[in-house]
Amino acid sequence: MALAGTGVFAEILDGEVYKYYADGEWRASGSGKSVAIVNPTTRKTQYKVQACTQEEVNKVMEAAKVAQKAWARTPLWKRAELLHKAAAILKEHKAPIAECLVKEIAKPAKDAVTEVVRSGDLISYTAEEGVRILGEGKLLVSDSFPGNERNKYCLSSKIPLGVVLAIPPFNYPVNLAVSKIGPALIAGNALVLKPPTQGAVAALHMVHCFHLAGFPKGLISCVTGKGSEIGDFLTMHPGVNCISFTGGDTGIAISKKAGMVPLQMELGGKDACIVLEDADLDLVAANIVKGGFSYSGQRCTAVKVVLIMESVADAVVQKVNAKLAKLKVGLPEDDSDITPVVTESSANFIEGLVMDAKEKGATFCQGYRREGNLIWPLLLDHVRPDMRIAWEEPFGPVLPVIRINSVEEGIHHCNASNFGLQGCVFTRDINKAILISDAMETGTVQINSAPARGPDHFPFQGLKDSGIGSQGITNSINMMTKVKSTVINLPSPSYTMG
Ligand SMILES: NC(=O)C1=CN([C@@H]2O[C@H](COP(=O)(O)OP(=O)(O)OC[C@H]3O[C@@H](n4cnc5c(N)ncnc54)[C@H](OP(=O)(O)O)[C@@H]3O)[C@@H](O)[C@H]2O)C=CC1
Ligand SMILES: O=C(O)[C@H](O)COP(=O)(O)O
Repeated sequence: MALAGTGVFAEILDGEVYKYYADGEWRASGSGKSVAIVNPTTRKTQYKVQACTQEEVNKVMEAAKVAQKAWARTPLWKRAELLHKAAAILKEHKAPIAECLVKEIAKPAKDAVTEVVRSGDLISYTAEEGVRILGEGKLLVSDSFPGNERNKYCLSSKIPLGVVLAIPPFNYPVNLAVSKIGPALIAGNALVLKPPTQGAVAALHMVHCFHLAGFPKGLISCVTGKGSEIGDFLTMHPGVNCISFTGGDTGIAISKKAGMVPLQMELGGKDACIVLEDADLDLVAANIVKGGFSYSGQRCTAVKVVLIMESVADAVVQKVNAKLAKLKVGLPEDDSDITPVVTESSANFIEGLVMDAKEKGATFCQGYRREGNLIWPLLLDHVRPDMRIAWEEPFGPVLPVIRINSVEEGIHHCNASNFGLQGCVFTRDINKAILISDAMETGTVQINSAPARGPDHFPFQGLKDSGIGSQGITNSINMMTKVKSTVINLPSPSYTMG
């Protein structure tokens, strides 16, 4: 049953091209051009979106600036109320949005629904958290600093930044969009979204849920087009007051070009899974499979290298192989575990890493198999540091195992990476786990579980090339605000007597 672009969503479609959203309206671009979205499974054009022009981006920025001023004067409880309404509408329409995720990014059917529901929950939590943390300010008194009497009261509170530009990646086009939209809006900002091309139609449906909730005109906009074509124009636009980006190395380039605006960057990762001799090996195997292969490894938090003590390596490799043999490989519509990777170039890149490992002598635990963009799950054992896959992220269902002889060796490999997103350690010894966690140069370390961003209110951050700043609902709200102070200067010191 085709639901996308029908019913309440019919107005977002212009013939066969989805419209972009500006000034509270769905519009066709004056460019007369569109961008094709290729279904990763069929490798045929599934949808088309508008190729917005620079002039249209300029208009969106102007409208956002005007709308933001009025929005900042809207009471916090009202902003929260609208966000709750958008969350409910989004969840109500989870089916058509999930359908887009299946067709555009080959997300397994059940995971696609989960992404939409999780996004609704994220918006509601953001509304509640915003009411709590933005409703509080600080009072400072001057006599705590040497040489001062108590004659100055400093009142500080959080104010919006202005216009936030949100750029999410293909793998969570809805969830990683609302993780930026929600915090920006509750904090009183306007929001311009540039969705990933693969995933843009799911994102447009999500934006329509905000439209249906009744947000003011111009406050939220969504401009579509290839990142390589309108990306620089957007990120260097003088109307932008903050950029929240999730994706790959593009983020490093953006951070070099962006002006003096706060940046939130969540970039790639090479999350290591360190396995000690005393670990629960069944738990390890289950987490390697879930962590390494869910959504075919296309998660920044996927386990991307296993660093395992030699003495338990054979046992774990055997258990992992047994589980991989049971994974369903096929269509996202059938809710397969392993589905086609997002693009042909992505599949080619993964294949390049596999062939490099083959030439250099890695042990293939399964035969390498690929049909179109579909790559069968593959565990590569006895991987050595001279192989590309020891360091590069495949963003696909291929996982290298490096056997280690000491914990220090594992930590050394983890820290030698230019990435530092998450990592995990498996051991029954909590004291060792804490020491290893402290030694790992990553934004988060999971003890006895695979890396994961959620729950969405947990802090989420990468060190080194994995990012700037921290996400997670509370951190994102704080990041999208500035502190403003008003100082009351008394004519003479005043001390309370009570
Ligand atoms: N740390 C994290 O939370 C996550 C990290 N990632 C990382 O992202 C990579 C894969 O995701 P992918 O979506 O391909 O990443 P990209 O960096 O290629 O794209 C991310 C977003 O940036 C846009 N974009 C592309 N070029 C520009 C530009 N010049 N200026 C502004 N925006 C631009 C893309 O649009 P368009 O699609 O139109 O090109 C897309 O919306 C992997 O390296 C992965 O590790 C992915 C998810 C989460
Ligand atoms: O974009 C990603 O890949 C993530 O931010 C990871 O999210 P997850 O851990 O919830 O899959």
